[in-house]
Amino acid sequence: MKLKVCGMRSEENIRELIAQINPDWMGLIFYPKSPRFVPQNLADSIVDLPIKKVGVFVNASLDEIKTSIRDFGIQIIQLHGEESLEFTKLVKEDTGLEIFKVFSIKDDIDWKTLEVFVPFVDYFLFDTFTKGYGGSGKTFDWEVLKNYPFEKPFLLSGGLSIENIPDIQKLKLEIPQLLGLDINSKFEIDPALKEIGKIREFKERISSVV
Ligand SMILES: O=C(O)c1ccccc1N[C@@H]1O[C@H](COP(=O)(O)O)[C@@H](O)[C@H]1O
Repeated sequence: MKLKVCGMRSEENIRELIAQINPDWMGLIFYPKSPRFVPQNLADSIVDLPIKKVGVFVNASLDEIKTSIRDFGIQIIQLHGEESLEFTKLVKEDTGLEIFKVFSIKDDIDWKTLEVFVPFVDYFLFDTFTKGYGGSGKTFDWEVLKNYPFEKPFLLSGGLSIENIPDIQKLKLEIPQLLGLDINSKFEIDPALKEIGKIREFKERISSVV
């Protein structure tokens, strides 16, 4: 199971994460209203850190996305807002980077809405619906994923914590397309400051069951 640790911005904290956990991806939030927002002046301290960086964008423009790619060394783009199919296609074609397209779940999922995105995204990512777009610390009802109809792999997100591990294990058995977990606010000391020991425990326990 792949692991993404999202919402970081301290160079020291990221270095600690790389040295002790080395997750598959580390997410930087480029949504100005988020408490985990990474301002432009931190680019130099983060750009050369040896980890695959995911840029998380909420309805940003292509120019804004490209500026962050250049300045922060972003390798994967996470579209976490209401980005249209046309915009997603444009970002994929223009940047050539991997795309995580997020769908925030309220009650149900209309799979037809997602189907058209399949050729242009590398992973779907399911998060809990919240007015702030992400980082709510709340899980959604995973029952809606049980008729996931695509081969396209997806990441699970939204309030994931150590307590969820038994349920994640059950979900993975039912839906093999679940290929990664995206963790964030349940592993924080302060917004954007991660508790590395807790992440290590999560990684060790999840690796022993899936
Ligand atoms: O974390 C944020 O502040 C944020 C803001 C805007 C868009 C996305 C954001 N984070 C993403 O939300 C998921 C879920 O976070 P949580 O576990 O519920 O706290 C997170 O993994 C980020 O990808």
